[in-house]
Amino acid sequence: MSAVTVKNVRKAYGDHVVLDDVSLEFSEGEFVSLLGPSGCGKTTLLRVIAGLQSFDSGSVEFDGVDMTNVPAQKRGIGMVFQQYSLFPNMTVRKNIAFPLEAARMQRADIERRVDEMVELIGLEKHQHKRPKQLSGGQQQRVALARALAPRPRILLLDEPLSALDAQVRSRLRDQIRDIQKEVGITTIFVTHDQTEAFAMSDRIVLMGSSGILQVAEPAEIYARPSHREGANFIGRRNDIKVVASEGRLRWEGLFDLPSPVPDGEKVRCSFRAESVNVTLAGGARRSNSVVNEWAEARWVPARVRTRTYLGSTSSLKLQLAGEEKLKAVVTGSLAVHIEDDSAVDVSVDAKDINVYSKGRLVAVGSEQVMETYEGATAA
Ligand SMILES: Nc1ncnc2c1ncn2[C@@H]1O[C@H](COP(=O)(O)OP(=O)(O)OP(=O)(O)O)[C@@H](O)[C@H]1O
Repeated sequence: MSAVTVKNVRKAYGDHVVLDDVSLEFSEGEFVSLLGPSGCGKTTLLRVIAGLQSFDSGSVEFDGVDMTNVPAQKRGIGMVFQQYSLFPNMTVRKNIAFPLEAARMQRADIERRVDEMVELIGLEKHQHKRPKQLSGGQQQRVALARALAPRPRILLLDEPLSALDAQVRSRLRDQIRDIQKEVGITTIFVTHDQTEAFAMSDRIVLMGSSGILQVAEPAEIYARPSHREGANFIGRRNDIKVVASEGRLRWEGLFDLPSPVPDGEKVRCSFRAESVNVTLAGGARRSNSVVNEWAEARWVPARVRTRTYLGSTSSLKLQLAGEEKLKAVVTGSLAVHIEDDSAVDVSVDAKDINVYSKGRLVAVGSEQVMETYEGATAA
C-alpha cells in the first residue's frame, strides 16, 4: 500500500487550473522530489498533501485512509519551509521541544527525544544557542529536527535549501538525505533545482506548464525526458529542428537516423551539451581504425565561437561548417586547452539523441519509443 496517494486532484485559482487531474503514489520510506519551474504548481500540490490547501475535486490518502477532511495538524506530517521559521527567542532545544510540549508529552520523554534530535542533526555543541547565533544551514537543520521530533509519518520539504549559499546548500542537501535515510521517513521535497532533485531523490515528479510531465527515477529522467519541455528544463541541450525526408532525420552530417515520423513532418532532435564529443581538429579520433566507443559516430568539423571556462569543465558554443550552432561541454585537459576559435571535430552518439514530435518523445536514436508517461501513447 502507498504511504501517500493523490487521486485525481484538481485545483484551480479562478479559471487558472494549476492541478489538473493529478494522480500520484508515494511509497513508504521513499524520497520523491516535485521538480519544475516556478509557477508549475509544486507548492500547491505539496500544500494539498499537507492539508493546507483546499482543492476542487479528488482525494488524498495516507496509508489507504482518506485524509481529505482531516486538518493539517492531525495528519501526522512534518514540514520544513524555505524560511527558517524558528522561534527567535527560544534556544535550539526549546524550538525542537515546542511541538512535543504542544502535544503534551511527558517532560522526561521530551528531553530524551530532544537529545536524540540534536544528535541526529549534529548540533550538540549549539543546542543552547538561539537561532540568530546559528548559520542559515544550522537553522534549517533545527527546523528539520523540529519537524521530525513528533515522529511524523510523512515529511514535506518546501524548497528548504533555497535561502542558503551554494556550499552550505550542497552540504545540507547531503545531510538531509542521510537523515531521511536514517529515519526512513517518506519524504516529498519541492524544488526547482534539478541538481538537488537528482542528488537526493529515489524518484522525481517532473512538472511543467501543463502539469505532470514524467514520474521516474533520476537516471531515466536524465537520459529519456518524455517531453521536450522537460528535456529543456533539466539540462543544457541542443534542440534541433529537423524535417523528415526519405525516411531519415539528417542534420549537417552530424547524425542520420531512421525517422519515426512521415516525410515532411517536423521533429526536434534533442541532445545534451555534454553528449557532444569534441576533439581538437586532427586529434586522436582520426585514428578511427582503432575501435573505440566513438567508432560509430560521424565526425564533422567545427569552430569554437565562445568558450566559457568553468574550472572542471568548459562550456562551448560551436559553429559547424554550415553556420549552424551547437552547444557542448568538455572536461579534463581539453577544458583547459581549448580556446576561442579552436578548430575541433565533433560527433554525437545516436543513442544520445532524443527525438520529440509534438513535444513528446518518439524515439531515442534509432529506437522508437511507443509509450510515454503513464502509458499515454506518443503522438
Ligand atoms: N492563492 C493563490 N491565488 C491565486 N493564484 C495562486 C495562488 N497560489 C498560487 N497561485 C498560482 O498558481 C500557480 C502555481 O503556484 P505554486 O506556488 O504552486 O507554484 P510553484 O511551482 O510552487 O512555484 P514556485 O516555485 O514559484 O513557488 C502560479 O501561477 C501561482 O501564481
